[in-house]
Amino acid sequence: MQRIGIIGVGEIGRAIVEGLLGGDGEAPEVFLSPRGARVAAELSGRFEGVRVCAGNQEVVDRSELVIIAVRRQDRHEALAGLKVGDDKLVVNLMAGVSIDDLRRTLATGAPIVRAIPLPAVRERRSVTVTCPSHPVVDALFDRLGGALPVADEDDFNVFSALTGTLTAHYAYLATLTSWAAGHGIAPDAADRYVRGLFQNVGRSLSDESRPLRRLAADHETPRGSNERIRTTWFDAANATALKEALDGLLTDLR
Ligand SMILES: NC(=O)C1=CN([C@@H]2O[C@H](COP(=O)(O)OP(=O)(O)OC[C@H]3O[C@@H](n4cnc5c(N)ncnc54)[C@H](OP(=O)(O)O)[C@@H]3O)[C@@H](O)[C@H]2O)C=CC1
Repeated sequence: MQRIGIIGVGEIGRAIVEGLLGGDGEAPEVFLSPRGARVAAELSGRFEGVRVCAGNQEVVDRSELVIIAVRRQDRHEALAGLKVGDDKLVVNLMAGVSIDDLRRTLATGAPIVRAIPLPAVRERRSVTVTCPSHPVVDALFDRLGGALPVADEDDFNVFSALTGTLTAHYAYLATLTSWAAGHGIAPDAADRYVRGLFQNVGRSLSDESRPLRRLAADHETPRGSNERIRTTWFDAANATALKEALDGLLTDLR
């Protein structure tokens, strides 16, 4: 794929550009929509082959593959009325927007593939779920850390709901840090220590030979501190509350 357009150059649009152009290998030409002007201008200044277009229609016209990365609520304003030929390939990043929904907005017969890239595509280190599998789209995300194609949009939405748990995880770490600071530990020391603890968790997760429950068991001394926090705080009621929150999100994403 030599010519890639991006409509919606915000957090994730930017990460994709950086991932595609920041590494080795043949770089595609990239055409950006003009909104989010500061980021678009910065990217076009930084990378050869990135150009900011005059409007969203120009992005479509110049590209073989068009990535839609606007917020769900902006999709009609951004997309209605665009002419998207059936020879284009459309990649829909908008959470909660089905293929049928986007097809109605774009009024196109072009293939539409959904995808959930995460900001770590910037370093080409994130596995991207795609639906349905398409060789060109899967190859694009393979280049950014890996593609995980699923055939069914219901399955896709389950993965999409999982990505909604990330900032709660960061907030959990921030809560640990502020708890320690509340007990008199210097905030920067608490911050450094908590980051180190969980960077080690990240490293152990890359050992895929051990299932997640086994990793938990391996880090736990019987009747020790970890078992105590897991069973007194992350107890059955807490796990159920988390699953209920995910169910609610999944309902909204469908
Ligand atoms: N962030 C993430 O990790 C992920 C996000 N997504 C999905 O990607 C989409 C974008 O998310 P994110 O990047 O976080 O959001 P941002 O708010 O960072 O970016 C959205 C961009 O769309 C631009 N925009 C708004 N209206 C138009 C328009 N009419 N034409 C062109 N561009 C327009 C905005 O410009 P302006 O600033 O001028 O309003 C902004 O630059 C969402 O639908 C989200 O569900 C999917 C996977 C991961």
